[in-house]
Amino acid sequence: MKSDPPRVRALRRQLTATFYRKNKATFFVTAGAMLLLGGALLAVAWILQQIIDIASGDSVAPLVRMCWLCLGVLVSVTTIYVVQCYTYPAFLRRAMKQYKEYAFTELTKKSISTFSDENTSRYISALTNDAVCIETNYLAKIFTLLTKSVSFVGGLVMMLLYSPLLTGFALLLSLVPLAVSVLCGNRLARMETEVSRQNESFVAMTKDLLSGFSVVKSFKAEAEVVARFCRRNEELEETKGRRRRMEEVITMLGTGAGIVAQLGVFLFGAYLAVTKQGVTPGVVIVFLPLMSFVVDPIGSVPPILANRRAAVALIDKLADAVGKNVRESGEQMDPVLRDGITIDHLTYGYHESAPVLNDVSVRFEAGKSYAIVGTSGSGKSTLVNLLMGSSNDYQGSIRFDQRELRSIATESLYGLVSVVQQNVFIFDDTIRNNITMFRHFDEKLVQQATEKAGLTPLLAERGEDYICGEGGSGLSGGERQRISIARCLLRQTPVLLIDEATAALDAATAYSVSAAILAIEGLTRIVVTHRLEEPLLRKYDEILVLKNGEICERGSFDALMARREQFYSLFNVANG
Ligand SMILES: Nc1ncnc2c1ncn2[C@@H]1O[C@H](COP(=O)(O)OP(=O)(O)OP(=O)(O)O)[C@@H](O)[C@H]1O
Repeated sequence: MKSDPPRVRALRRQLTATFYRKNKATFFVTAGAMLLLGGALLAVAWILQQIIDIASGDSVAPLVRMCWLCLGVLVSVTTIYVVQCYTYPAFLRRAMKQYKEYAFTELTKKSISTFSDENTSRYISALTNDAVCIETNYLAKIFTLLTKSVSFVGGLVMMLLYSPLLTGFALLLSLVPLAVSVLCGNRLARMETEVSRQNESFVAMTKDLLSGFSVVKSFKAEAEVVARFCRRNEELEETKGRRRRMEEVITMLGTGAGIVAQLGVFLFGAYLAVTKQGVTPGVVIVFLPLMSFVVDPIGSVPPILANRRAAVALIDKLADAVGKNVRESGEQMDPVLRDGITIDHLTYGYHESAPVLNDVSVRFEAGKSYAIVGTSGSGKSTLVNLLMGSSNDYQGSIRFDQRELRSIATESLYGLVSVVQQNVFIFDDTIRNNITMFRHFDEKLVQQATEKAGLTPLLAERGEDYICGEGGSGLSGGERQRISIARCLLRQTPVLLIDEATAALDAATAYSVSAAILAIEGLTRIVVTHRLEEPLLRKYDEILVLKNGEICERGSFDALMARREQFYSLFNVANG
């Protein structure tokens, strides 16, 4: 049996529960309306039988009674339809809105590290295509099943009352195709999951190809890219085609069974009427609609149930994806660093056989500034990422004050540490919203942060309501980086990690932004930098030099220069 983490199991239940939260009234009214409609159809069948048998007699009086009954049924059906016109769309709208909102909210509970290891296309597909499938095949079909159940049960009861012999004959005819349809249903569920998987990978590929549009054009790789697109598109459509074919087969079996049963029953009914075995012409004729009430569900309910199972599989798939890789518990920590960060014998590698950091031990005291320098690939970013909780799979320990990083709840960690990275993400929104991340901050704090990040000239020129464009396309690389620095400064976390944040800035701006950050009182700064400028390097309390994942040197600028080893040569190469 599949064993899932309790969180995933709870999520499955929660996701299904979101359909009905504050939505029960609309659900029950719609369900009630559907049940009444089913009942109305049975009433129409009974009226039909009565009219035919009245027609075989010689009195007009019962026909008048039938006219009133017909009118009553008509008024009732119209009223039910009017109610249903409002409640049915209202139920689906709220159910799907809540389902997607809940899934997205749960998704945001993931840590940066676990989310970055996942493929975002899975979520795009789950919240778009899969959601449509769930709406159509799971939610809407609840009501279809209700209507069909009422007409099936009601139709069967009426048939038994009319003629048990004829009814038994009809049921016998319908049994074999029913079994075949149910068996095919499992196959259909597996196919639906496969379609969703293929769709996910199709979305991932399309997103990737479109993101790299300019690279494709400049390298004249259009033909190759189109070929890749076509290949994946064909695979997806083939899988969908196989699924459609299976659906058709199931429907065909159901319909075939319906036709055989209807004709057989009609002929047998006529025989019973002719041989005067308690069946009237009205009963024979009304057996036709009643048969369709009974036989139609036999043919159509198995595919509906199979589609529902397939849609449930999609809900499970989303719950799996959202519920996995979330640090479930962890200690809460005040957003204060009292002593510092202590790293002891830290060894870490992306693959077991090749450690990227090797037995690193270092202490970052609270309120001090540290520069990390080293050749490309020496492990600087990896160290910064681990401090941001990118992985728990390290050996040794990383402690914030006395708390081991693995035991700290992620949201608590993000209250303590913020990071400015090389790759900045800018939302297609105003500069202000990109700095504040859509939250409210005191005006003075915003001003201080923008000033320190060197954003004042940009704000004076464009205004804080300037729309940055998709991915920040309306800004230069340096402007984007300054926004991300202001964003971090505004959060006022006690620890600031900076990974090559000034790489895209011109020398003068880089200097003033770095100097402003280094002048902030009480902030613990760990700055990865390739800018080896003496005036800046002198401002750090300590410089750490990484080489092949090990700290090979550490000390003040003067001390390291005096050693004339790794740092000395890095500095001289950088300063030509
Ligand atoms: N996600 C990853 N998966 C596998 N290997 C990785 C990953 N990220 C980094 N590495 C590898 O780990 C090593 C250290 O990379 P890291 O980015 O920490 O170095 P760095 O010192 O920051 O380099 P740079 O100065 O070029 O940014 C490199 O060999 C790199 O290829």
